[in-house]
Amino acid sequence: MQHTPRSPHPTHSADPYPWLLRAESLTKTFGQTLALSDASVTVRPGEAVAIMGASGSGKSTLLHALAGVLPPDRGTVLLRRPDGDGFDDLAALTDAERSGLRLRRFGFVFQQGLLIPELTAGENVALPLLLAGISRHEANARAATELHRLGLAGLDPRRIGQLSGGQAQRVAIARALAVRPSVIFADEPTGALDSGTASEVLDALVAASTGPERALVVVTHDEQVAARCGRVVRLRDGRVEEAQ
Ligand SMILES: Nc1ncnc2c1ncn2[C@@H]1O[C@H](COP(=O)(O)OP(=O)(O)OP(=O)(O)O)[C@@H](O)[C@H]1O
Repeated sequence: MQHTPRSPHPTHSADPYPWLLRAESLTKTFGQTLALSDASVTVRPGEAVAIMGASGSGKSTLLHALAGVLPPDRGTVLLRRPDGDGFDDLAALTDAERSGLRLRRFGFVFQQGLLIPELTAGENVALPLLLAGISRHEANARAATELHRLGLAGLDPRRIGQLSGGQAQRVAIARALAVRPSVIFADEPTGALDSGTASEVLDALVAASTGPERALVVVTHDEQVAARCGRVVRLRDGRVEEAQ
């Protein structure tokens, strides 16, 4: 899965700053709807980036394109390799390679945690690790570590229905982090929580998702969420209106 990028890439060598994820000139249409229009975003290691904009402005489409879930009609998405040696062009990968890359390099947190209610908190966090081929013993140990990091020490054996909304969303964050991803993508991650709980969960998400080799990209309508992020990308009718 080590691909030689289409070379020479025009902006890769020109940018003096390190970056982790870069989308260039993304365009996506659904029938007559132009969901993304020439949208470019750069995500650097250690930063939290909020994507904001009115309903229908293209936020989810941008998130899905950045995450390699939705292929754009035009434009490229580049992800720097973990060793810092070059990058992967998501469009140049096969579907299987892209799925593998998503499993290893990306974590996802949604408004509703999409946890499996029949499983315990620990089993939910361990699941993506098992899917990635990690042994059950190691997966359980890493799940316990992540739950501890998210302030849920000892709650591994609880089923999801035995947790509060905020605790369940922390389990979803722990699950996203368990694979030690490079980028966490979050779509309205605190939208279903009351404001006090939302604030605590958001602090935990930002703290755990940003680091020297990691970044957070969060779609939100909530200015308070955006205020906790280092940078805001505002979309209007599929265009990046303002990138601070
Ligand atoms: N699968 C699809 N089929 C058809 N149109 C779509 C599809 N997905 C998105 N769109 C359209 O593309 C535009 C952008 O949608 P998108 O979901 O990215 O916006 P959004 O900013 O995330 O909106 P919201 O805040 O309401 O979730 C909208 O006009 C939407 O109706």
